[in-house]
Amino acid sequence: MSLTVFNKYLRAPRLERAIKIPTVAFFRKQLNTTALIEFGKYIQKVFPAVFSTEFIQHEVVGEYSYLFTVQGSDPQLMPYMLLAHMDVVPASEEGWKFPPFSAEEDEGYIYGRGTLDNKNSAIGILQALEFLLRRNYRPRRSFYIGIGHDEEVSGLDGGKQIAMLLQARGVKLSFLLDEGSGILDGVIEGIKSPVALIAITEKGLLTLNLTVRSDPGHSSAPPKETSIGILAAAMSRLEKNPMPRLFGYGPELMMFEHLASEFAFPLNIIMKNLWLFSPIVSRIIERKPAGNSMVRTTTALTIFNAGIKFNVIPHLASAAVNFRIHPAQKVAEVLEIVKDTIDDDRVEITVTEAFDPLPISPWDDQALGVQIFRRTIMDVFPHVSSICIGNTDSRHFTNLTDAIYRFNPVILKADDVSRIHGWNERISVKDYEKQVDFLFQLIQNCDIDKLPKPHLSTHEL
Ligand SMILES: CCCCCCCC/C=C\CCCCCCCC(=O)NCC(=O)O
Ligand SMILES: [Zn+2]
Ligand SMILES: [Zn+2]
Repeated sequence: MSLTVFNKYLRAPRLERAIKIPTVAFFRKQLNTTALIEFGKYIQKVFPAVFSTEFIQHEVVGEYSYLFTVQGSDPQLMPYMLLAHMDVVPASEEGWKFPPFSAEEDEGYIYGRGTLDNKNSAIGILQALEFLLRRNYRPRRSFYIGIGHDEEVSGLDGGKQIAMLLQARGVKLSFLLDEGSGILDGVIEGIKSPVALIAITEKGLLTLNLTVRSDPGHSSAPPKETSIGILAAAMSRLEKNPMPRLFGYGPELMMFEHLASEFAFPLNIIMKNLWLFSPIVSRIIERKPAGNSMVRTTTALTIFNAGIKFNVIPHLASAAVNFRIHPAQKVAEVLEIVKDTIDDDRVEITVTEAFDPLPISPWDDQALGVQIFRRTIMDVFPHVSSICIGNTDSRHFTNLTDAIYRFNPVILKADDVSRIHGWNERISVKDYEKQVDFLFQLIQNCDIDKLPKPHLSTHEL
């Protein structure tokens, strides 16, 4: 039964009010804690059944994150986990059609920071559960819900603490579902119909701090090179020399091969024979930012600091570069390439944060998570395994399960990917309701004794 058919009370207003709470995270210890506390109070108020049902335990972890343990009636069934986060990246009003914390509704879309990343999941999960509880649903299979408060600043105090707590309790999960991918509509050149990408891995990360020191002095008698000039040149070299193309060496190979039949002739033939054509295909895909992120380790210059006054030559210039590492590469290799590219000893390089690409989750008919998705998502959309191009809290849970999936059933059109962390982030009311519906179905599907064998069609790639 579809939730949206009969239920009015579980619509988008609960998300809209959550968007208005500015739970912004700047750096690890720079969070809007007042907003985080307000968010906690808000969910308690609007999801009373979740917080008062006797078979659900709720705990606050790391001061602001939430862990819910939903005790199923059958302890023999291995539990699963749904993960989301309440924090958002900063947003200034400039560039937005509506203020980023206004949750303004326009032409069927709710605008605001967090509508896609990731209050749609945090509120959506609780909304689906609240509704099930109000219908006196008691799950058979136990599950956990984690709502982190610092995912945007690495999740060490929220998501990771939840994972460590569960690990200390000896919990093992049959699968975990987090944010990180969606239904792409018109994003992949050559495919006209929407395609659901379920990310079975996520890219690694390397953030470097680059520093150049030089003698300070009067701007009227400048040296030939300043700290700013030296650093800017190094940054520019990194931007002008992208990391090598690795298309075809990671799980994106399987993704495109499986998608082959969705392309029109002659692209379908080309995609079926990537062993031969991947060099040319990767050159086409890399032309757009989202495609480029599938082809290689990406290089993003994100912070630049130098100078305090127009007539003083600064002593120090510093900058940050953020790499997202393709599954076929490792941190050490990226670091070597960076050093070779900069090739200037005056640029001091320090590692701020680094981890390798995440393990690849099972993608076969035996895996419970895969069976559940196939049943829950869509006979309507083709779905394939993919790579999460960003990072998620789920990476802290690798000791609890090898089956980590990243997916929201939200349609992303060509200009939507850049709204995430950018201007005019938005979700359609219809998509939000679809997401709640998806979670409502998923929780119930996890309780089915024997899931029917998936029927073979191009929709089950
Ligand atoms: C050939 C085209 C393939 C395009 C694939 C693009 C898929 C885009 C789908 C979803 C958007 C990416 C969401 C990533 C979620 C990241 C969550 C986040 O912000 N975490 C923090 C961080 O990464 O810094
Ligand atoms: Zn996120
Ligand atoms: Zn984010």
